[in-house]
Amino acid sequence: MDTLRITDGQVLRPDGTVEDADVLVDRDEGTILDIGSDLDAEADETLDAEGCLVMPGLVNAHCHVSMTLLRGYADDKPLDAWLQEDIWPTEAALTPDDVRIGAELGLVEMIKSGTTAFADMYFHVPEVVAAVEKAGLRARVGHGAVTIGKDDEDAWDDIEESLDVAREFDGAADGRIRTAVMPHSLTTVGEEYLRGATEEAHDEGIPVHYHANETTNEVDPIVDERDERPLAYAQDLGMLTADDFLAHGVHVDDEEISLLADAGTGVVHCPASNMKLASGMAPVQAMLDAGVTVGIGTDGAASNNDLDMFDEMRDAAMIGKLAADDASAVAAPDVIRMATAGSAEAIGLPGGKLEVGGVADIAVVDFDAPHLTPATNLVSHLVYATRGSDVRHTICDGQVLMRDREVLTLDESAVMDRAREATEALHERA
Ligand SMILES: CSC[C@H]1O[C@@H](n2cnc3c(O)ncnc32)[C@H](O)[C@@H]1O
Ligand SMILES: [Zn+2]
Repeated sequence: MDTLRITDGQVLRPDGTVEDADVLVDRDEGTILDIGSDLDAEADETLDAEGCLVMPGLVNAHCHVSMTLLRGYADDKPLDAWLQEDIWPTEAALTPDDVRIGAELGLVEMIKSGTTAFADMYFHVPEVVAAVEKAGLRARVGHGAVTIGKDDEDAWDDIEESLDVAREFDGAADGRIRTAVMPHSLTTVGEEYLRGATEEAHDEGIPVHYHANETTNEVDPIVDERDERPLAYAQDLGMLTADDFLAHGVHVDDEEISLLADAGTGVVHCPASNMKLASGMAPVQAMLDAGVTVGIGTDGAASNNDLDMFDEMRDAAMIGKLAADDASAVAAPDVIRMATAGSAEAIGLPGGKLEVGGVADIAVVDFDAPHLTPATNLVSHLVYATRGSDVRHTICDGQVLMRDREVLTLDESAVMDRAREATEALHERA
């Protein structure tokens, strides 16, 4: 058996406690063999974690990873104008190569900030799959289908592409890649297409992922036309099952929160995107209190503008308190749970917990830094003070993706060079 040992660190356990322990990993199986302070097994490779916290890899539960190429483009606009005036026209000029390069750039950024798994909605998905396979992360990917402005044939073609991609790539990268059918949102995809895509996906055991209740502009037209709330509409369409997950859930009322809790549908909270686009404040504490599975995502880099889940945790805690008008709301332990186990559960991937027999998806965070001193309350520091750049090692599926801040699976500087060139060419074309 090929083994990896993470030595001399403190380990964050699923119940939120921290203990001095080593972690022994079976690299053949990609799982955790043992956690303890008195392990006597020798390992084939060791990773030093002295002065570090060994924690579950972060799970970015909603992203458009290739949008890293659009970072800093079209800032300071609300969602509809941002998408329609800037983002969609530019995305129309993206080539498959651009999507691959943008994905690799985003994956380097994720690895460097301790993210080991993510959910991604985009197009040219085979390119995203290839990038994930090479980078070594875990992902649930899908083709985002939009039907507004299309004739019936084009609309169904887009839906079919989403279904085909989900069928073709499920289980890719030795099982690290899973898929979902991804209609973009309840307002950008027509009713018959939402119903058809969902029925077909569920018949084949494929989950559905979509944007919902992000802005009032996504709620009001549905209420006006149908006299029902968006998530009641989603339920009618069969889109609220325990396997499905939606992004945002900002403007949800109490009845919608109950629907989510009863159905077991995951909600991915994207605090930075919600603040930057001024979409609103999600009632995260109310959703947690009701028993909704809540994860955390960055959304794309054009509405964030980074993919650092430590930033996202801090944002989630801050805006969660404001939204609840209560400083005790969305406390640090809850935020960590959302960004790890909550996200993993919402998107239906393993991980988010360090436990024997579980997947070895791990981030090792170095606390030997002025902004993390004194290291008296590591759980607090993770949410309120840590940055992605404090991550020292990243491991996914038992494989070391970053050792001592050197990314091993992708060539960081070559990826950055290619991203600069691709972006320049894109803006000349678009
Ligand atoms: C059709 S692929 C996915 C699609 O979603 C767009 N997008 C990025 N961020 C958001 C957001 O916050 N709400 C809705 N849509 C978003 C992205 O640009 C792609 O076009
Ligand atoms: Zn999104």
